[in-house]
Amino acid sequence: MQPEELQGFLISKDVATVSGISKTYSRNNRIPDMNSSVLETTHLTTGYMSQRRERKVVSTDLSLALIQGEVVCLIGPNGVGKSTLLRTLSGLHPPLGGHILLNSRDITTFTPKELARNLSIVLTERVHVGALPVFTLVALGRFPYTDWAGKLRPKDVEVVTWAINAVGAVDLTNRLVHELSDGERQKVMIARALAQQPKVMILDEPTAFLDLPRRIEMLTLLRRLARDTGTAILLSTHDLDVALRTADLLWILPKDGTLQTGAPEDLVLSGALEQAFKNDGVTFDQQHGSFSMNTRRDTQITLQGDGLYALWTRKALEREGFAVRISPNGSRIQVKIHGQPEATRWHLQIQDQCSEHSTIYELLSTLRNTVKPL
Ligand SMILES: Nc1ncnc2c1ncn2[C@@H]1O[C@H](COP(=O)(O)OP(=O)(O)OP(=O)(O)O)[C@@H](O)[C@H]1O
Repeated sequence: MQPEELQGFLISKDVATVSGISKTYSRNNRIPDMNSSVLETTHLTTGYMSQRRERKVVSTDLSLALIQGEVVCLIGPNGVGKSTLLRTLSGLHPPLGGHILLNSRDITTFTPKELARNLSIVLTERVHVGALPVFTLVALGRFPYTDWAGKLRPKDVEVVTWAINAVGAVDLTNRLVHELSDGERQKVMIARALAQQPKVMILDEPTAFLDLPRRIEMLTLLRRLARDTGTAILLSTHDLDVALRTADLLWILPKDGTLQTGAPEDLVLSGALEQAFKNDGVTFDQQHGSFSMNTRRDTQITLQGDGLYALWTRKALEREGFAVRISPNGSRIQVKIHGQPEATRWHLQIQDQCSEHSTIYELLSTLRNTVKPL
């Protein structure tokens, strides 16, 4: 398939972008604003209407935009309304108020086929498709382009093959969907959504069933797809670490208050991330960019030691909830690392009591049994 055949979906965008930059740059002598939103909301209210016509409002006054080629991660505590927002933005669920514009047109005016050509959604629920080969499942993504009989044209076959290739699932092409692992199935579902050639792709917790390396791989894949195809990608995740590492933009939906948007680093620096999860029993550490449980945050430990051993001892102590100070003098609890790498020892002193440990695990067990949470 030639790039231009993919309706601005593939590399043709890059060519336009490059020439666009040089033109605008020479005219205005400033770096142009490349942002081009494909989906926008104005004063959107999400929620549910009961059978007795009672409104249950979940989120209000959401004015948001998804930009071509960007990955947005939607994060927030359980039950705050992430799935409700994704389903509302996908047109699967009606808004209680406000507007959603897709390509500058009200989403409620799209026919189902038109909508599917512009927007695809990948949900968390397992699909029960029986003994369906992967190629056939991905080919279902072509339904907005095929006739009533669903017959694939050569171009459709090319797009399906491209989508399978793009998610790195070529070796799965002839396998049956119900025989795939969770991670493999997730890739195939993304290929199906890609085969729709959407301008916007929405994914509800795409990393839910994956181990850490597969989670990073999945987010890296989505990022590459967003860049290569110009698709705007919005996904919800509970994986804050991966979101911080891969999102172009975070949307943080807190329990109370308004949705915050920004680059992950902007939201760390403004304290919005910390604020959103503040009452959830975790604290965001701005220095290390990670969350830890609120356990013994007020208990200080002084750590003495160098290099990798000190670094990983510090991480372990912080994971346990201690506030670690790197300084020779005096908290009530002191840990000193000494010895050769192959015979390293952790010397623990709690006031006038001392013990010696040969692993971090032993050190933590002793601390857990000796120092009670404040
Ligand atoms: N069909 C429904 N009718 C009424 N209320 C609903 C319905 N579905 C969800 N809710 C409620 O809407 C609120 C938001 O739910 P939602 O599933 O969007 O949250 P979430 O942030 O995706 O949660 P989680 O992180 O646990 O997946 C919750 O209070 C939930 O109970």
